[in-house]
Amino acid sequence: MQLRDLLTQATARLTRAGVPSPEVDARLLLEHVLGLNRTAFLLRGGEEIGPDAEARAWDSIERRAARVPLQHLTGEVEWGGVRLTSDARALVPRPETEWLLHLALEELRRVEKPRVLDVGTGTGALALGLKAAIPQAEVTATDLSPEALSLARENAALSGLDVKFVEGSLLAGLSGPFNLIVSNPPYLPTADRATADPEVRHDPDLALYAGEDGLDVARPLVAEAAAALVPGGALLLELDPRNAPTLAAELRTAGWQAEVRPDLTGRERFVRARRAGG
Ligand SMILES: C[S@@+](CC[C@H](N)C(=O)[O-])C[C@H]1O[C@@H](n2cnc3c(N)ncnc32)[C@H](O)[C@@H]1O
Repeated sequence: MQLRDLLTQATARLTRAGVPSPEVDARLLLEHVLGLNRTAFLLRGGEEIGPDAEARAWDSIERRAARVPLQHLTGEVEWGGVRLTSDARALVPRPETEWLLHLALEELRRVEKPRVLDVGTGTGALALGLKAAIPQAEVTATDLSPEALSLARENAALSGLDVKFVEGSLLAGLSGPFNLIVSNPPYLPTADRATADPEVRHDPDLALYAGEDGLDVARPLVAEAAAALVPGGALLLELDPRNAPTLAAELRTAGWQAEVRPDLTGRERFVRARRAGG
């Protein structure tokens, strides 16, 4: 079969399965399985591919049709300027979280040798993105999940970035002080599990759900962060647009200066907080 016919059939299969971007996913999977970069793929569209390669391609397409995340099938994701391995051990890093990285970098612009903590690092995305952008930063990353941390350590080794990883809940055992604490904690109300997209079911529950209003992890994180920031240091959180304003209001009541910042689609997704007087 010619490569372009295979692409047409694969796209049709993913369309029938309800995959949100069937053509892009089909092309990326075929490129991955056949070991072709984009240019080679376009140049060789009219070439015949052998039965073995076709069988491997269909195996991958069928798994995507069963709604296994694309990133688990290609095994990687380009995120925040870093190439990360992605698999079932940790949440697939999301594009919206790249804006949290942007806010973190903006926050650290004027700090010469910042000390930064990423709480709930998952694949290591935020910690590694920060370290890649600010090589002189001292970056620490924690996670409660040993599986996630093993993946984060592999990603650090792959990218040659020096981040300190610590297994534990929130800031356990870490006193700082940090110039910035950044976190994309689990923040979905647990009831959301019933309506989650099929791909999201491949992310660990520990990475997603945080009690009735989704703030069961963020609230204790805020309480622990207060004592671990340098004067004027900032806490930056990604939350659900349904609960970010709630947490910002609670922070203000607790004596922080806190504001909600929008994501690129204008949704109230991020909270930036500083101890009042800092
Ligand atoms: C939404 S994921 C974010 C992963 C990564 N930072 C990212 O943005 O792609 C949340 C992470 O927090 C971790 N986590 C959940 N509860 C935690 C806790 N109490 N202490 C530390 N990490 C926790 C999960 O294991 C998961 O890796």
